[in-house]
Amino acid sequence: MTLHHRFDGPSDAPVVVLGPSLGTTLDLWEPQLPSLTRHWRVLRYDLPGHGGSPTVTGLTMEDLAGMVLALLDLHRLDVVGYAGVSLGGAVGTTLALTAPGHVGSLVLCCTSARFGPPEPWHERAALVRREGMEPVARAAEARWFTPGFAGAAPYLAMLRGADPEGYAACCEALAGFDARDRLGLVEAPTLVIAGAEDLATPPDHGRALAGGIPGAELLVVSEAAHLANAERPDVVTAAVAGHLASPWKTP
Ligand SMILES: O=C(O)CC1=CCC(=O)O1
Repeated sequence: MTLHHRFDGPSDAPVVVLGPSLGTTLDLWEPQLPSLTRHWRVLRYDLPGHGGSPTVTGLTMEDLAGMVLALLDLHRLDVVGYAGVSLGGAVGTTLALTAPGHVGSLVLCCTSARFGPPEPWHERAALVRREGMEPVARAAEARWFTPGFAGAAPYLAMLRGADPEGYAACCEALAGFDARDRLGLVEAPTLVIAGAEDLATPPDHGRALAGGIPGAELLVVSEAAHLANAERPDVVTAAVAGHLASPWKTP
């Protein structure tokens, strides 16, 4: 199975891979695209059961990182930058741990080394299998954005478009994920970004990531909840571009 993916930007530029969060598609990164494609070839992918990727059942975070690694192999990409939001960030952490030679630079946005205890994720998986995406979609706006954010509609549409079985499998990957005792092994220069008002992965999760990954820097973005790159694109785009540029020069 190959994840649905697309490239944007100059074909001879260094590659940065952008990973989406649970319930979103590769379009999550649309606000960053005009800026990032000035200097990078951007590779975006859809999670299984999201956007254009087929559903896969029985997923672990290592499986998801393996699927991204397979994309790198498919396109003969050696060292890439990687930025991911939430579940996409956990995929990046796992990729940096399992294939360190491939990850030249890492941005972990609104994510965690452990997304809480497994039970609520298994309950959410059971809910969508039973009732479809609507109950989760109704609750998502308050989880993803600060009150009054006017741009939520396209992101909620991505969530409503997810396949319940694929979404449930991604919940199960989150349930089984715990990288807390391996953070010290991440070699890639890392920037951690947290939304100051994120209830799903609060700033303490970002602090724990940045505290555990050697040399990692932390940026807490004000007036932003879980999808900080959508809510504060100005700040997040500049931070991602700035971090990727410093340790990872154009050949
Ligand atoms: O939708 C949520 O509950 C927030 C979230 C947790 C992991 C992820 O990717 O999104």
